[in-house]
Amino acid sequence: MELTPKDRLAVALDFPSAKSALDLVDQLSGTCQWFKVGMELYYATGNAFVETLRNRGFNVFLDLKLHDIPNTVAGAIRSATQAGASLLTIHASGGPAMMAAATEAAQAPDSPRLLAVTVLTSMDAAQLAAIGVTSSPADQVLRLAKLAQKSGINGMVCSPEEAGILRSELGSGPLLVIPGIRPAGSDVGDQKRIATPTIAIERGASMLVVGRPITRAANPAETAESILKEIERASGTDR
Ligand SMILES: O=c1ccn([C@@H]2O[C@H](COP(=O)(O)O)[C@@H](O)[C@H]2O)c(=O)[nH]1
Repeated sequence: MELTPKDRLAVALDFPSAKSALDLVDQLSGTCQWFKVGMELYYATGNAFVETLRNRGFNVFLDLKLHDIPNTVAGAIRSATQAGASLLTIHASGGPAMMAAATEAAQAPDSPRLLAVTVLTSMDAAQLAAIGVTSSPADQVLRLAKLAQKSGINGMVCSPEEAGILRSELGSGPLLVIPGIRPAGSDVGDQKRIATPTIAIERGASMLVVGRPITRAANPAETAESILKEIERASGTDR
């Protein structure tokens, strides 16, 4: 399916309240189509905020990064389905049995598509080593992404650094959703494995997730427009 540039950008609404998030949504209305609701906003507002976005005509990416035993994750997916999100994240490091249970729980026609988070973009080799993972971030991402694909999950979250290898190893099927996006000159913050929108798209990203570079910009709509233009230009050269 051909994705439009607007379908390839999800703005991360990392805000503590519905009011602060909606202030930003209002500024981006007409420019952006996808919003990501993460833990900070979801724990404050629950399914009601997802429904508010849906009622305004936006697509919602619910980034809850579920990570628990198979039975609990399956139940959480069934509860989250009622919110009406289009995408929902689980952690691939929950293992194959958990991912298989998640796939099974997301079979209803109104279920969100599941994305497996591989290695958080805030982690580098040193952070991985500290938790006992001696593989490079790229090797660990590839291992988890292959496990996710075998478990029936056809979307993965990885950094722009691994987008190319996942695209060539997993083929054109999986949705590759990429945070760690930093337009040239923007503040890196706590992210470790980053790249510009152009590089991420050229490496095979399906969708980019951008938070602070837009939400903390002096003019969020202008910054989002400029990222969308970058996506459009780079899409001519992506795989
Ligand atoms: O590996 C991951 C998985 C998820 N995220 C989320 O993406 C956004 C990125 O926000 P920025 O402000 O652009 O850094 C944020 O909501 C994270 O929870 C990620 O960064 N890395």
